[in-house]
Amino acid sequence: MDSIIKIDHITKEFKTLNRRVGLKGSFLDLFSRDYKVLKAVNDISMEIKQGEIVGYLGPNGAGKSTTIKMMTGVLEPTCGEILVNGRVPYKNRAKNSENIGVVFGQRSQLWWALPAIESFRILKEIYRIDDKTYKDNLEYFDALVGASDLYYKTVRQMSLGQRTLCDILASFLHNPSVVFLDEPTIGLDVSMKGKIRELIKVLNHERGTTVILTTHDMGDVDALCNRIVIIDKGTILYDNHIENLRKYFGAYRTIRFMFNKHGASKENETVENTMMEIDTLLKEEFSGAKSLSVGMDEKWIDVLLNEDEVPMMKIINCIQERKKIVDMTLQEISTESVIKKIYEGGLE
Ligand SMILES: Nc1ncnc2c1ncn2[C@@H]1O[C@H](COP(=O)(O)OP(=O)(O)OP(=O)(O)O)[C@@H](O)[C@H]1O
Repeated sequence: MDSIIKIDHITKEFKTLNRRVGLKGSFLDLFSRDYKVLKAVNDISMEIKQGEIVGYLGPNGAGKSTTIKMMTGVLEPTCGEILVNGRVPYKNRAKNSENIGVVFGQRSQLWWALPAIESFRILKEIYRIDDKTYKDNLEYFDALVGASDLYYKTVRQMSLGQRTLCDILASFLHNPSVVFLDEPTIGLDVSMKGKIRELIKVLNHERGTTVILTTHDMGDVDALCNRIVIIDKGTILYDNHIENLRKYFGAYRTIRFMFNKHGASKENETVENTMMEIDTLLKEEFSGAKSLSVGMDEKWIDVLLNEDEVPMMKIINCIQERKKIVDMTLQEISTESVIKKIYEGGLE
């Protein structure tokens, strides 16, 4: 299958002023400009094929938005080449935008004071969508998510979930070949997240639309992405199938412990206290096990371990000797833990 996006050794530098403090400093800044250069994206390369859903992940400030801005033509790379649909995005912004859709989770592209259908009509004119495609798409969206109930609602009166749904539909209205979704499920409840994920999945599957998804929500990644690209400090740390990544961490397990129905190990203790107690205990007993970490989720205390470093039974015995365990389950490592491990340097 052909690549729809080709990124070849791109770097993006931002030059920012090293500001001096105080009134005198501001005055001096007017005459002598002392700049520092930040490489937001540092020599990255990747190819994305038609129809893929790629999770573009990384901690805050990693360089995700800067990459997306270069792919959409908003920013020009400092060096390197980028092609989207065979075009250089920043040189052909208008032409490029005919083939892409963009959704920023917290900013709407719909007109606030108008019903969604009016925004769709304006987009029809902007993208020169022919009458048949426009009509077919509105019917198709209605069949998918019952969207016609929302078409005549003013955007201002919509819930965040309804607005996000309409924003996603608007980004697919002109049948783009690539859609960039930035945090599409941020702030939504569980059921709306599920609906939005299903919608993205169906649109990708039935239309063959390539989706580039940036998100901090591992539920989005699990539900949608086969391939993930992880960036940190402007450099790509990982680019492969998510399953391969899980295999890399194949010896990792999470053991979940519950100590009583409130989660804590003693009646007048909080779950957080129990978690800290377990954390200190395990750090003392297994000081050589670098990957050992303790977390909590409601009433459960989670111990993540690498069996190549410390056998699971040793951990269980160590805890059992000191605390009464009322329930225990074993889980494979979650996507969230895998990504966290990589952010922490787990692939080095
Ligand atoms: N216009 C700009 N001028 C100067 N520095 C910038 C500019 N835009 C981004 N940066 C810096 O570049 C780095 C990467 O920022 P970017 O917005 O790409 O990160 P991100 O991965 O999208 O983060 P987040 O998840 O928080 O949105 C950050 O250090 C940021 O402060």
